[in-house]
Amino acid sequence: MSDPLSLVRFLLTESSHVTYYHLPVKNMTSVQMSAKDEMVEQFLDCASRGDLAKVSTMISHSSQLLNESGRQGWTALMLAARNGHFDVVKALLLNGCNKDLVNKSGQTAHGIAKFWGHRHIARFLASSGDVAHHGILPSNKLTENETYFSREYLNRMSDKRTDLEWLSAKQSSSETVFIVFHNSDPFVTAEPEDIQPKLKLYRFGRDSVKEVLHQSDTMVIFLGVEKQECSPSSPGSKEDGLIAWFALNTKKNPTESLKVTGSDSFFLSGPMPRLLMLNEDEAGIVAQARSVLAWHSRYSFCPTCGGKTKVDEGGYKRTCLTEGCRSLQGIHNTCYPRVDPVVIMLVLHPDGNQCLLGRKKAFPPGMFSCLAGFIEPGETIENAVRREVLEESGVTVGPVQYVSCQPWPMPSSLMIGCFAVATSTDIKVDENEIEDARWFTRQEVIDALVKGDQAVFFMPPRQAIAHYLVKHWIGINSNL
Ligand SMILES: NC(=O)C1=CN([C@@H]2O[C@H](COP(=O)(O)OP(=O)(O)OC[C@H]3O[C@@H](n4cnc5c(N)ncnc54)[C@H](OP(=O)(O)O)[C@@H]3O)[C@@H](O)[C@H]2O)C=CC1
Ligand SMILES: [Mg+2]
Ligand SMILES: [Mg+2]
Ligand SMILES: [Mg+2]
Ligand SMILES: [Zn+2]
Repeated sequence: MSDPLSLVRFLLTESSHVTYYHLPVKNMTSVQMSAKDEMVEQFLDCASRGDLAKVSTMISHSSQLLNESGRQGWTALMLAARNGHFDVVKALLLNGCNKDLVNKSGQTAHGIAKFWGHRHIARFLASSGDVAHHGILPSNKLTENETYFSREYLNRMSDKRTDLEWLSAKQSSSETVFIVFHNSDPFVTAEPEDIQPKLKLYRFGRDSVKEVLHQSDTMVIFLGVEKQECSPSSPGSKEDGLIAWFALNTKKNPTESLKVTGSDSFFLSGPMPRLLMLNEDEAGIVAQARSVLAWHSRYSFCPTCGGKTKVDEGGYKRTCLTEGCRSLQGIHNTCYPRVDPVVIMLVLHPDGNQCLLGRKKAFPPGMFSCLAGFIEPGETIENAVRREVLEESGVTVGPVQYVSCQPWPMPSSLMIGCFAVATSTDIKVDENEIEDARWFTRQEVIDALVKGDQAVFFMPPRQAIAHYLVKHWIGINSNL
């Protein structure tokens, strides 16, 4: 026995493969323990016994259990590692538990697995920075800003929104770019060189929008300044060299008052699917402007007292004009443009080879997409995913993994894209929201992406995050 670790193990006990049961932290009867303590104790006990089904169910009800500890600071991961329960270790990590926590003796789960000779678990814990590769969920390594509407062409410079002098100087500058909307539809021009028509925002100069800018019903929004390097301003000059962008919106069609050169320019009436024809760089600008404009058009009066409001902060705030209105004290999100978070999820079958897609009645015939739903007040992303999937399809969900997000300016959603692993597979559709939901195999999904109309079903276009999620699942996990 030359290895000192083996000797210590031998001297301590010869029971390295005998289960080390979890003992409750406090010497209390269950009556004295709080409901939460009791749940933690039960969770730790299940992990120490290797009861995977119970551990998974408990996590799906309360992911906060993952990092709870009991006697001597032992977490569920440490107990599962101690007793060689590989499945439980894997499930805990897949659900995002912290593997770096230490118990009161300063041991991590990895140290514990190594000490007790569970080499496969120790190896797994050592390499599990990339734990997703070992399971159903694809790797989460993504570059940012990959979704349509998410590219940030401008620097928003929010500190300038309250600098009235700067804003006014920029509105008079010949360098400034104005984009024009009519009832939230952007004025665009076709890019002739493209085979697939791509639309570009028509960039107006100060003189071409003079009339529109000064009309009383025109809404003016400061969008930001161009990010690219600009010529440095000369010392002492008032000009800072920053190229500012403003969005103008009118209720009446302003075409006659605008100075437009060239043909093939028009208001892009939409929103869907025509907004998806914008070039990728500018789609993010339209998302920003359109959501703020939509908010102004829906919130003309103070939502707290019904009084009149004035537009402040470069179009990013509406301040109530009624003296003493509650919206003028404390934090009031009614004063600012709204963003509505929506979860959108690709639910993966426990066999790792199928995904759940559904269709709303309003979808074109044959189209299936990821399930989605608004996050409700006081709800986490994970819980919203579980609730919406259960409501719409009757399927229960365990692990949830965030993938990417997408501003969706119809009118102001933020789509939060996730993968989710199902813990049940029977489908019971909520017919109010969804017409049909089905498990599709990896091959059927590949066909839908590759063959388009020729396949059993088709997916939303590549600009939608639903398409992106499906493609990401296929790409990373494919065994083609
Ligand atoms: N980019 C993409 O790939 C996709 C984008 N989406 C977008 O996601 C959004 C939400 O998806 P959806 O499946 O419809 O959502 P839900 O499953 O939550 O159902 C929508 C219903 O919820 C109600 N609702 C509307 N606004 C809110 C809100 N702020 N909070 C709570 N409930 C609300 C509405 O009911 P009522 O009208 O009866 O009041 C609406 O019909 C849609 O705007 C859709 O355009 C959806 C799928 C794909
Ligand atoms: Mg729903
Ligand atoms: Mg829905
Ligand atoms: Mg809902
Ligand atoms: Zn008010």
